[in-house]
Amino acid sequence: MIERVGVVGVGQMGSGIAEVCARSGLDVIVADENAEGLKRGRDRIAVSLKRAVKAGKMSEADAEAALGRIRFTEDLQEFADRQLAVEAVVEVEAVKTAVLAKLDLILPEDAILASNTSSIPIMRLGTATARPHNVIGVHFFNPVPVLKLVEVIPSLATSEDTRARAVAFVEQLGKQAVVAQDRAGFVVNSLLIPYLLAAIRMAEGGFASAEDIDSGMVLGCAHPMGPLALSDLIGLDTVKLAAEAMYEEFKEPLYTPPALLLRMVEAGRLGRKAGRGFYEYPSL
Ligand SMILES: NC(=O)c1ccc[n+]([C@@H]2O[C@H](COP(=O)([O-])OP(=O)(O)OC[C@H]3O[C@@H](n4cnc5c(N)ncnc54)[C@H](O)[C@@H]3O)[C@@H](O)[C@H]2O)c1
Repeated sequence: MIERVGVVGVGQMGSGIAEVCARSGLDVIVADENAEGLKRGRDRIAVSLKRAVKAGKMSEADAEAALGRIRFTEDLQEFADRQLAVEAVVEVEAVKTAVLAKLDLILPEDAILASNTSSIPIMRLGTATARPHNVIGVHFFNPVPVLKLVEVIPSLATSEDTRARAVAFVEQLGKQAVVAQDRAGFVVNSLLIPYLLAAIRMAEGGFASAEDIDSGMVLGCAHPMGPLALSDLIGLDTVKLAAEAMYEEFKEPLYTPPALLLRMVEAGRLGRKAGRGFYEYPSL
């Protein structure tokens, strides 16, 4: 049973992962690059917990207790007693391997090093450490407090024990695990990313407006949101990086990021988190 968890990177995903861990009663330490990142993450968690209280999903006292179970730090040395750490830093292989290599030196020998990567092969992340048998993909979905699925991705080197402990951890959080092979994109993004890119190409070519493309999938296929709104929610930089990682793996044209996506990322129109993507989010 996991009781002490560390989360590195408290952006959209890391804050959600920290929140669900704390809501499940775990002791959580969260690290980010700097004080500013930590403050943003703490605010994001506080807002999300407030939303849960408002929606009647938890009491105010439980929300306060959950926030009280999370400690924020810039010093990874504080992870020395963690049984499991999840990295949720930017989708850049060199950044992730650097973080995992550091965690490897700090966490107890049998601790699990998990990655929330959307698309980078776990084997490559595992070889950045001296414990590839304890490295595994634990891929949450956005928004983490809402979506039930977690993909668990063992690499060729991951031990059966690590895989079983990772699945048990996911279940401890009240989520459902799907085990996927270690291929860029795993199950969900292998299907989702080409779909999002196709919608972006459609908007780029003037085939239909963003609103009409999204309405098509919401009203015609009962999706909770359309592909462009979903790209904004995920973050266009993350969509681009995931597509590039999948293109690198398979060399299939359907994974190439369209020029419009590249230009929007260059312009900083990253979606919801930046206040602007395919749509505008003035209140953020
Ligand atoms: N956004 C999604 O919908 C989604 C879904 C599933 C998985 N993911 C994956 O989760 C990871 C994080 O994505 P996100 O959307 O939360 O990104 P984000 O940009 O919101 O957050 C990244 C965080 O990592 C921090 N960071 C960067 N370098 C760091 C370092 N060296 N040490 C500590 N912290 C560092 C940043 O300050 C930031 O707070 C990526 O691997 C992404 O592919 C994203």
